[in-house]
Amino acid sequence: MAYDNVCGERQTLLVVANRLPASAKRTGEHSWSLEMSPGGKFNLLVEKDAVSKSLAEMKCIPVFLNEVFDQYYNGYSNGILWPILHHMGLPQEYDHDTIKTFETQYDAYKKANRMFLDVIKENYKDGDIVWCQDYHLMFLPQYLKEYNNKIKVGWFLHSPFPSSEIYKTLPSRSELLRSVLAADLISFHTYDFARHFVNTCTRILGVEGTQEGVVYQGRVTRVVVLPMGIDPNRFIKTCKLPEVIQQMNELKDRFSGKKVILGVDRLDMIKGIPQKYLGFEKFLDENPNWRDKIVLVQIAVPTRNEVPEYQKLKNQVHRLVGRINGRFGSVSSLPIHHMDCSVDSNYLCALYAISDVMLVTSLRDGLNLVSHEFVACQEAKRGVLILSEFAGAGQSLGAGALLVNPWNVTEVSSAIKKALNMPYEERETRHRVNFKYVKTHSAEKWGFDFLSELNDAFDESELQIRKIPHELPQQDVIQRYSLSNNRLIILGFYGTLTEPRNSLSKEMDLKLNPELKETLKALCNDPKTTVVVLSRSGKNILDKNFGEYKIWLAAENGMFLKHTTEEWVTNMPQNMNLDWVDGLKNVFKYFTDRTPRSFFEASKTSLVWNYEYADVEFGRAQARDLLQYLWAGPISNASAEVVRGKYSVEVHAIGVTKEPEIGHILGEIVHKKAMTTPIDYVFCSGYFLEKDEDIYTFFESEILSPKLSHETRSKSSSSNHSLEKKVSLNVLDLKQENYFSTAIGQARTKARYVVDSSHNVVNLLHKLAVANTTTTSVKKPNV
Ligand SMILES: O=P(O)(O)OC[C@H]1O[C@H](O[C@H]2O[C@H](CO)[C@@H](O)[C@H](O)[C@H]2O)[C@H](O)[C@@H](O)[C@@H]1O
Ligand SMILES: O=c1ccn([C@@H]2O[C@H](COP(=O)(O)OP(=O)(O)O)[C@@H](O)[C@H]2O)c(=O)[nH]1
Repeated sequence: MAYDNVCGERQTLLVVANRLPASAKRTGEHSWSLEMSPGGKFNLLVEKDAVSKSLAEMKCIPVFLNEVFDQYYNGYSNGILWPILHHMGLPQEYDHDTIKTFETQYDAYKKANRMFLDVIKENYKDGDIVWCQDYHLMFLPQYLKEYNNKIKVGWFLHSPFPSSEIYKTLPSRSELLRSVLAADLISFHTYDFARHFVNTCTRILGVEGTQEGVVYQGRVTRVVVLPMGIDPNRFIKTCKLPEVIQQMNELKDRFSGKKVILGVDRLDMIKGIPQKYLGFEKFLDENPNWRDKIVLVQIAVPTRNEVPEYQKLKNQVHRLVGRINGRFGSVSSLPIHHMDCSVDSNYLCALYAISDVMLVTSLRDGLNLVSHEFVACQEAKRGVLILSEFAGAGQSLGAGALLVNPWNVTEVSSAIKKALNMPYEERETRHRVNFKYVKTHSAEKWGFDFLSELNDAFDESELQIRKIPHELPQQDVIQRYSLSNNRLIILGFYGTLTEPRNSLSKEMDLKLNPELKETLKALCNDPKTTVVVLSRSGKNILDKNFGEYKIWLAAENGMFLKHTTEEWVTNMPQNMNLDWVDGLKNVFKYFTDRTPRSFFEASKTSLVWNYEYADVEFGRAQARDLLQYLWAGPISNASAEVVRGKYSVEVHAIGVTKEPEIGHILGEIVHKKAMTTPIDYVFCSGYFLEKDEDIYTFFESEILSPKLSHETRSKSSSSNHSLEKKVSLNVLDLKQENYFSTAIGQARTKARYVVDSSHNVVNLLHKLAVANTTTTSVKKPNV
């Protein structure tokens, strides 16, 4: 499909959906006639060539899913995802066999998504837009970006997105979320669905949600609210067709003397048809005067007949119709006209136009187009729309409709009464409001808005990507390491060398990643390599974790330094006032006790409260409270500084940051090791706070205008446990290409390179250890 964007440029749009917008009719042995239709569906296993040919004329390309279709569509899409998305939970029969079935269905779902990708690959040209529709295609955004990350990818969810409490029961929850987050733009019908989605991402993936969307892999995936619409003019015109007017007249005659309430729904659990009948039954019960003056016409379009839950629903609904018609019917009239069928679009418009009330009782519904269509057809009659507050349309048409909670039969019954008795003026006013909305929020506008948002989101994301530091060039890091004579490796501890996320012990103790043991030993034993752990953590923690290695430890951001074979020396100014530390410990303990899975660490010069493993929303709210408390004054006279991290609140003595200390540390190391050759290679990596990232630029400025290369001023003396000495030698001889600063999991950083997680650093360290010619046996860590 061709599309002219806001700049007037022609772009090709590939709309990818589970359902083709056409219905097929066999017209000969090998020929098919196809008609555009909103709810079109046909069996794609029929003659492929004939169907493809006819579809090509309508600019449609089929995807032949063949044997995966049933498991993908009836199985995973409609048996698992549909109920979860509509707050109905996972199927209850859970045993060995059903789990096996779910796994097969999930595999079929992924396979079907790949088959869509294959067809897109055959048709995609540079610059085209790919718009993925609905829950059937949640893997497609990721597959598309893996194939070519320059494709503009959008994803629209037509159904609701559930609360995270429901979504998190889904076994494949993270994989699916990550996959849709690969899109440039994600959109929903309502703000509530968008809010649920962003919350779910923050809670399940631990990513950051912002005003614009979700921060994922160093860029923002934009999330917007764009409710779909209909083509109002098509309905308005249809109502004026002579054959439709004829049908209207027939219907009016058929129901003469009666008010008509209309229901048009697929026979789906989400549509609340039993609730509609129960509300109607209550109305008939309580309003005997209306019994022979009213009829409820319900078109119950058959759907997903292969799914067992839908078969059960049909039986339940039929029982209810039988009971109510049995109770209130007579020889000449039946209160409910229930039809298990679909009707053609002309007849549907005639029904919409002659009805007095439209009754929509969805228990949960993405939007509900039927309510828009009813409004479009009511220009003459000004009928009343009773609309479930749980349908997405409730947000847009709520102003003119009577909103109901379909679970509350009394409310439904009262709304029916109110609608039937509503004076013309009120009906007119309500209709005007809704008609205006339906006219101005058309499907065309929806499509146009989505595409301009997508173009915009893509351009912005390209800019973000350009600002993102480069991926670490592993081979280069290793090769240059092998060729260097005096290498320095500076590593953070928390989030760099600690055990990976989710495997922290109950006590939240910070522990060295066991995968690193052999690797670290090999690196530290190499005479050409100096390894420094530069951490905000205190001396005890570093001693506990690194005691067995020949390594340099810089605790409290460099305030204390030692080689593990020696004693700690301090670089702390003598008159530093640290009285506030003890005073604040109770405050940090208070927040830790009240925030499950948060922890705090106190050292001599700082306190840190960390909520990275707690519920993110709750953690953030608690962090705000803690900050407010701290800003209110307890440290206003102390020389301490409050810093907010991504998932932490830290108070530290002013000046205690990594960068100012690194010069002293280097001087001390050079002196102690009695280095004779300058350092010619630096690998520096950490999960640092922004304020500590100056350590990366420290080396950049050393490369540009070397200061340390002639004389390092350092306070150094191990005898009195404080650093106080001048070091005169060439400390650094660092070339641009031998410096590798690497931030972990940061979108914005002062480092030259980024890696996704500490796994990458662990992996790299292992490779450096192996590249080290003097070491013979290093076991490969399992990362
Ligand atoms: O019949 P299916 O292929 O199983 O799919 C069900 C329907 O899905 C789509 O409906 C949803 O989208 C509507 C428009 O955004 C929205 O109003 C509704 O609330 C959703 O359930 C599709 O548009 C229908 O044709 C399908 O029947
Ligand atoms: O006999 C029928 C009844 C309904 N529809 C169409 O099916 C769509 C139903 O959309 P809605 O958003 O209300 O619910 P969904 O079925 O998509 O969940 C509407 O466009 C109706 O015009 C139809 O084509 N034939």
